[in-house]
Amino acid sequence: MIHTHILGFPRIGAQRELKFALEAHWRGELDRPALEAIGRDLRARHWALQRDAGLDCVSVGDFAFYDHVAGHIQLLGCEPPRFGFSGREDELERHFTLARGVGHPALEMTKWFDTNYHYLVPEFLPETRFRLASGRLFAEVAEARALGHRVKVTLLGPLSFLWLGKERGGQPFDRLALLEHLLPVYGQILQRLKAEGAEWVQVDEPILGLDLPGPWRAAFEAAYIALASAGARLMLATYFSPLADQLQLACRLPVDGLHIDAVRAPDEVLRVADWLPAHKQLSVGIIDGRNIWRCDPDRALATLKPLRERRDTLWLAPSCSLLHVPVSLAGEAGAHSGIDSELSHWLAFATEKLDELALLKRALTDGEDSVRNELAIARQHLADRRASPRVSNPAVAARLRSLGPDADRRAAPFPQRQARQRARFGLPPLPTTTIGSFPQTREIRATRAAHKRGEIGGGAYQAAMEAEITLAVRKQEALGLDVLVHGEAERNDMVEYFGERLDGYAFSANGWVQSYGSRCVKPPIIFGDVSRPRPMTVAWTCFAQSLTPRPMKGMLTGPVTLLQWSFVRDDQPRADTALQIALAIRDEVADLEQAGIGIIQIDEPAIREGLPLRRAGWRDYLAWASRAFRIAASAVGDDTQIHTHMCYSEFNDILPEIAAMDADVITIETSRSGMELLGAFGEFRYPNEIGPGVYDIHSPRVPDTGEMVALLHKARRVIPAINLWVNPDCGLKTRGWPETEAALRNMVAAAQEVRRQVAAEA
Ligand SMILES: Nc1nc2c(c(=O)[nH]1)N[C@@H](CNc1ccc(C(=O)N[C@@H](CCC(=O)N[C@@H](CCC(=O)N[C@@H](CCC(=O)O)C(=O)O)C(=O)O)C(=O)O)cc1)CN2
Ligand code: MET
Ligand SMILES: [Zn+2]
Repeated sequence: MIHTHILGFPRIGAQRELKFALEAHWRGELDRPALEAIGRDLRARHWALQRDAGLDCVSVGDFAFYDHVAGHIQLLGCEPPRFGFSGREDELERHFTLARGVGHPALEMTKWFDTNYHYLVPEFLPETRFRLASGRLFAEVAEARALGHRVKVTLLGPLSFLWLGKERGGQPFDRLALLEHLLPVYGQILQRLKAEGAEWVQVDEPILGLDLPGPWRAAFEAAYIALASAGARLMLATYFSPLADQLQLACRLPVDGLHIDAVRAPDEVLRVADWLPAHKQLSVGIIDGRNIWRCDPDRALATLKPLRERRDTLWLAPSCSLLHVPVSLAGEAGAHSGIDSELSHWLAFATEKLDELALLKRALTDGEDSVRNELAIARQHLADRRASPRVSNPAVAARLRSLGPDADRRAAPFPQRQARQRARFGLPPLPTTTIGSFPQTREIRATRAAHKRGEIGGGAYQAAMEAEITLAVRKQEALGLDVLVHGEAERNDMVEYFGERLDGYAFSANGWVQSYGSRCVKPPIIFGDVSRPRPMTVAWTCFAQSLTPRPMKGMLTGPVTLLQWSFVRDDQPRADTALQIALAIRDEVADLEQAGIGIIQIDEPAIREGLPLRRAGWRDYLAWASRAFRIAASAVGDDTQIHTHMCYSEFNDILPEIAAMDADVITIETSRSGMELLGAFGEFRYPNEIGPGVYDIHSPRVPDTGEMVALLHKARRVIPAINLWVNPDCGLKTRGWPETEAALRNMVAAAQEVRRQVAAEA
């Protein structure tokens, strides 16, 4: 027997209904019952899609108004006490307070494994205890049952939940110690889910794909023995990474089924099929849940057929939740999509992946003959893709082959470059700058949307964006910033903008993927060899520079981030694609320099998140990733100053590689950790200039000057003042102008105060 299911469906809605409803609710324009109704409607539609595609059960528990981890914190009754909830507040409003920090610092956000999705980080204190504190999940089960669905609930597992959180409070302690308090509550949840008609509970333990410390690994067995006693049927779900030395552990745990990621770990499938006891269900994540390519049914069937011979029942699923792919190709039929009909045949978004599952099931159940036509069509599209002249560009391959061994090296070492740059720019000590973007106001977005719909022409659009750039330049001059930026008004997104301008890239009209809360991105699709037909940013940057005598920083997205935040081709190694993008950016850097732009920033916020989840892959990745950056950055003279920017991550364990990127200046997010991160930069004696972020841009709160002065003094303890820059944590596009100007005014004052103190000490 073949059983089909998914690990989760995108919740944002095909037309981003959830985003618009949330933002209207936050503006006070949509009341709570109306918001709830939109949530209910989205769930119902997504379940109907699953049933109509012929799946054997629907996925319940994958919905959240902001974030599913925050929902889980509420289910387990462990909202941090620092929020001071009295217990009388409405659960949904508490959800938004946790996420958005109204009146309190919000929960920290961080990346969900190696994806571009951000979850809210649970906070644990030694005295944290748990209780079943929310009825939401059970209500959703009832909702699905009332609609006649067979229900499988998805629930984040106890060990992954603890792992993904962090310890807070004064004294150090080990959050693993909280497991004994957590398990009884999981027991209650599982019992109740079973009693209320959930046929299966999928317990997600993606951390089984990480290199776990011994005590964490050892905790699994006892934990799952405890959960087994609840009597619910459990499907343990792993994804994103090979199980490796935890494979036997995963097979041994007392659960009723195991899901594995056959896309990221194809070599483990047969071993799991051998190790997993016959009475347990094996769920094979055969369809790529992280990418948008049409599944090759022959390859999939070749993997599945030997399993079919070994096991009576086989479950088929996407490799992971479909949260990470857009909802449907149906949204690409209109004129604004860069996905033409040929390309669309190469692709499958979430909804199309449901049909792919159904096709594989029928091929295995009734024989390939029963789906002869569907298979023939799929084979034809795959063959077309393989043979398409659009995919390969011999000139790109030739250029890569001809790259000399020094293509990734600046001419002079850093100290000589630093001297030349100091002489050229004459900046004060602790120069001030920003990370690139200024507020993307509703007017900017509306103007772009009108331009896209053809309501305003190219000239008017350009004039409107130039007006925004002018405004940003004037404001920066008035604030007294030293190195200016143009503000990125003309960019829809730092990745999509470049994807739209590079050959080998396609962009969708509606391929939205949730990034966090109501914020979405439209990852462009790399389908062929990448090259740059013409300059992408030079005219805007030169326009901005023409407005001011101060240095205007050119602003580019780096090759690793362009790779990591796009859907990438699956027919060549990521490293090769990164190198192609690096050459395109290298050309842009050279053109900016040629046009007289002396300072160029190449953003690489995704470099840390691209690290393989297992350490075994780190060396190789870091070598090609830092080389790709250097290829992009090294075609310039010694007196051109290259900046890079990184955020969202812990950099401590990759500092040597960051230093090896050899940017003249790096700006990094540090304020939220109180400069904690800088300790490592100091210890490692990071050699080049560095701008540790002095304020958090994720909140509208305006930091005062004193607090930024204190952070700068903290930074001075580990970085020589001569190498220090002053800047926010990241770009300001999600902020409004009033708080942006107030915060930057205080930031410039902080820099001036520290400069005076440095001068006085000298
Ligand atoms: N790719 C990527 N990944 C990233 C980041 C990033 O900047 N880019 N940063 C981090 C995540 N941070 C993020 C911060 C903000 C947004 C964000 O604001 N997204 C916007 C969409 C941005 C965009 O593409 N805007 C387009 C289209 C906007 C749009 O929806 N237009 C409406 C009309 C809008 C109007 O009239 O007001 C329409 O077309 O219907 C534009 O500016 O052109 C949103 O969700 O609202 C996303 C991620 C990590 N990962
Ligand atoms: C996520 S990193 C953002 C860098 C970009 N230059 C900006 O300021 O928005
Ligand atoms: Zn950033």
